[in-house]
Amino acid sequence: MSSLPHWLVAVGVLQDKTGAVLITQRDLKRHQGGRWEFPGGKVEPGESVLDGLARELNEELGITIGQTQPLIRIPFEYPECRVTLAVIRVQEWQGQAHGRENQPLRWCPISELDVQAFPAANSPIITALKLPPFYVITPDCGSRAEWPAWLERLERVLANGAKLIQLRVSLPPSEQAALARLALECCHRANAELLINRNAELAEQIGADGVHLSAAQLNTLSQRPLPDAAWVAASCHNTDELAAAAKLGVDFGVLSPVRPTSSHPHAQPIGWAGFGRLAAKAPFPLYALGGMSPNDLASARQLGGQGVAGISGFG
Ligand SMILES: Nc1nc2c([nH]c(=O)n2[C@H]2C[C@H](O)[C@@H](COP(=O)(O)OP(=O)(O)OP(=O)(O)O)O2)c(=O)[nH]1
Ligand SMILES: [Mg+2]
Repeated sequence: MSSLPHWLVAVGVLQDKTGAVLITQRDLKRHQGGRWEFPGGKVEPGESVLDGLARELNEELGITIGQTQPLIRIPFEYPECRVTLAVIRVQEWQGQAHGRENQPLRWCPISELDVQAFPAANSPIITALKLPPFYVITPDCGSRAEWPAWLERLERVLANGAKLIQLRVSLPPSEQAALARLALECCHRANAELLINRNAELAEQIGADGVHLSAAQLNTLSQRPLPDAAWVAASCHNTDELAAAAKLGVDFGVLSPVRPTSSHPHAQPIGWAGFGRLAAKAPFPLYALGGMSPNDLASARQLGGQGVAGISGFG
């Protein structure tokens, strides 16, 4: 156990009508001085995270917060202290947000949030803001005769608004590459991103948006298989796999099975309580998987999850 001081920090994410996020600049003289941050501060003894957030946002921005939703919880160790950032979306507030402590303030479009300008603990917040609520996994696909129906189903899922897709098919390599190219075209036409299950080389070769690693691959890799600009995601089932994924520097993960599923009948479900407990320890956004439907989004988000992942019911 580290002897460094530990702070629980309530952090607020406010978005305007265009989706731009409120960021403020930290005073030069303070920890992480000069960096941009999401407004908030240390939760005081006896305070809940929401009480702390309400007090900090009133002190720093002069607003009164209304409805909120957890975004992500991030444990992080700086050389001089440990922090747990409890990051909360503030969906409603009263008053005009202004720099009450004369701190510079701006509304920044998500696409312009530059990881470098923030404290190191913040990159998962930026990832969480970029990732959509649903992560759709493709069903398996067989011979070429089945491809048109499979692609039609993908088109339906995309027409329904899916923005992040994982290609998971067990085909011979050349067939997989051919189907992956077709799937990628569909996804990009719909302004959606495609990750390739397990195969970073194929992802790179066809210009896909990332790779989705299996839990088994986490222990065989010593570094991220793709550069920072591409997504690297991973399947996790327990604390050890989450730790291995964090060590590798994945962008996000999928935790399963939350509920029993017919695809893995012998796996012990972790339930929503297990999901919430593990999500709070993972320093990256996590989707809930296993018996999920889009209707489960609110449960996943309430527990600080990014959203839900699944094969059926999303298109
Ligand atoms: N508010 C905020 N703090 C962050 C972010 N990222 C990050 O690593 N931190 C760290 C920096 C600090 O070590 C700690 C937050 O403390 P703070 O300085 O804002 O606390 P505070 O508002 O209560 O200020 P103070 O009274 O202690 O001066 O968390 C972020 O996005 N927002
Ligand atoms: Mg503060």
